[in-house]
Amino acid sequence: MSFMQVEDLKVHYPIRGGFFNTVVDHVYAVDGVTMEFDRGKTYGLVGESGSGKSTTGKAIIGLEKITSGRILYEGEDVTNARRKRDSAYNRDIQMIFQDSHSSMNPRKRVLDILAEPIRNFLKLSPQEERKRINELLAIVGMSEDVLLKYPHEFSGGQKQRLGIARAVACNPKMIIADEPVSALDLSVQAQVLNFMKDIQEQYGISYLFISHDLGVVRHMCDHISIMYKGRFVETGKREDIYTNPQHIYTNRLLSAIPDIEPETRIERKLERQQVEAAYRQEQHKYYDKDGKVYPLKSISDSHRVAMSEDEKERV
Ligand SMILES: Nc1ncnc2c1ncn2[C@@H]1O[C@H](COP(=O)(O)OP(=O)(O)OP(=O)(O)O)[C@@H](O)[C@H]1O
Repeated sequence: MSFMQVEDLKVHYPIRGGFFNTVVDHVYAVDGVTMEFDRGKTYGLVGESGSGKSTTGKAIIGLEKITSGRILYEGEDVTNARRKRDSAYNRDIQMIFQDSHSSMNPRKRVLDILAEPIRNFLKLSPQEERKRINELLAIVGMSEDVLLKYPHEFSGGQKQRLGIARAVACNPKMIIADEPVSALDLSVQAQVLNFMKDIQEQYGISYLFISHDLGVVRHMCDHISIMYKGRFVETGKREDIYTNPQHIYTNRLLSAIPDIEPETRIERKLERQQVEAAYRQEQHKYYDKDGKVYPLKSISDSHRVAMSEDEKERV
């Protein structure tokens, strides 16, 4: 039984223009996303830049206003509560970002950065608070020596560890990880990812793992949703997505994974070219989740699915 459901989530940004600065159109950043989450599992959200992944994550956690849709957490509608600072939802659902540096106040020491969520949600005594901070440092493999340092004194991988320590401070049920390792060197990426997996095993945390990198997602995720122009074009278990992709866009993403096997490189290049050619023919079309086809008005009009009835008639 899933502990959290996202139902038909939409985030549309108004585009203003003209002499009176009126709303002339919308960016359909997220346009009808539905998901559900089980305990201790990792859900991947994959798609190219601008497909709406980060907006989905931020809308779920309450950093973006939702145009329509619902979020249910442990049976309760938290769509509005998620914007209240001290709600249980805000304690239980945390987020880590690609750029952990800018998500930390550069003028605060590690001690205060880690204490902040504890002060907001757990209301411990000063001794208990300090004990919890030391526990958090131990969880992410750091010593107490770092407590009086500032964020700029750490490497990218260390900062991401601190970001994770802050996220797990109040025993969250889910962490939304938005490109958590994209800014790190490959060797550090592997360390942080494995370390995220260890924490998951220890504390039963679920992840919503946002990435454009299908290689990383394969390593991390149990379920994967492929996002394209604000919607999911395909959702499935990891094995199904990688071995039997149904949507041409998924195929295109998969064929773009860099090939490390020299023997299959040429074969893969030809395959990639075929998929690219097919994709070029397909990119004026939009497939909804039931496989129904709609024409896209133009490529630049990328978030709009043709809406008018007579256009739908013509398809
Ligand atoms: N505040 C905003 N106002 C208007 N449009 C926005 C705003 N934030 C995001 N968008 C647009 O919404 C779309 C989805 O953006 P989003 O950042 O969610 O994509 P993404 O898949 O996470 O891409 P990336 O991997 O590059 O971060 C993009 O077209 C983006 O330009």
